[in-house]
Amino acid sequence: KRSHHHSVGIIGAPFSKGQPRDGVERGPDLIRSAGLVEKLKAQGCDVKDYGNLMFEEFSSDEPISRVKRPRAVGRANERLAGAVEEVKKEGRTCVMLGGDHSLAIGSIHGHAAAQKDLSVVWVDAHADINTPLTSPTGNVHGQPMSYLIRELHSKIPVIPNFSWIKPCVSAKDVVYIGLRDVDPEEHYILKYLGIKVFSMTDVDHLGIARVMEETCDHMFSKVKKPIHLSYDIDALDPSISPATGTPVIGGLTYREGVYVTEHICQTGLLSALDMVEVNPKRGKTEEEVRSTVSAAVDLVLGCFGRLREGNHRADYRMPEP
Ligand SMILES: CC(C)[C@H](N)C(=O)N[C@H]1CN[C@H](C(=O)O)[C@@H]1CCC[B-](O)(O)O
Ligand SMILES: [Mn+2]
Ligand SMILES: [Mn+2]
Ligand SMILES: [Mn+2]
Repeated sequence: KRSHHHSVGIIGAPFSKGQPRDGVERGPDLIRSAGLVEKLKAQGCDVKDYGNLMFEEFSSDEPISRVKRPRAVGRANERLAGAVEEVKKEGRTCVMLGGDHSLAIGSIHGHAAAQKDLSVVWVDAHADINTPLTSPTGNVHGQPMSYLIRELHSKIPVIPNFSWIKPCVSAKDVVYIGLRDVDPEEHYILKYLGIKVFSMTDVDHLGIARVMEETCDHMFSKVKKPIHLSYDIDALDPSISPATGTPVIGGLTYREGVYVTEHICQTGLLSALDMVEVNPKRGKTEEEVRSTVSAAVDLVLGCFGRLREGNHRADYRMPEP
């Protein structure tokens, strides 16, 4: 069992304009107030909290090429990309607390600016790979991967506020886990690009342990690259994490969700993590919000060495009588 020291940099991204539901901008502070920083330190991590980013407001932000709120989304991700690159340059594993999943544009872009070639593990009920022209809603949180994947570049219309985005991920370096609500156009794109997908059918068929083994086999088939884990809390079953914008039944159990993080952690290659789409306003009760936030915290802790068997500090010695 590898025991490695974890150096963590936390960025709060209180942003909601990639989708229409208020509340998701409160995710970062809710996750912090559930004790994330203290718990990471207690399990031996060196943690630096860079605070919350401030995002530019736009009084008018009309759609462009059917993309909704393009100015706010474009600018927020440009700012996030710079912040993530800074954290990586300080040698820390970057934890981006969302905010909606459009933020993966900036998070992955900034990560790639510092680390060049990446593997992306996308844990989500959804593929989030609609182009502006295939999107059924125009909401960018359903589109982030389309701007990032090199093989889709020719399918993306010019959007002024997105012109800073250079595709930085190859289709072969992407693995999806947890898919169960994929738009037809997205399904075509996934097949057309031959992207590795473990849907909930595969999770049922193979079991999560085999899914993770095959995920790593796929990622490491050639050269081992730093891993960007983009975790949408709606990957988990709504019985665990109901307080989210687009819940879909039949999701990962808490145990499966945590197993994903434990397995990624033991590779020693985790280089950046997104934890997104926690929305307190989508919880019907306080308990639903608490459960969702608590699951998000536990998933992050699993990424940084927390084991269900227990942990102890390397320097611990038993008290002597
Ligand atoms: C649009 C509704 C009716 C549908 N059940 C739903 O949620 N669909 C997903 C799939 N494609 C949609 C889109 O592109 O707008 C939605 C994006 C979800 C983004 B995510 O970050 O939460 O993963
Ligand atoms: Mn989702
Ligand atoms: Mn998502
Ligand atoms: Mn979501």
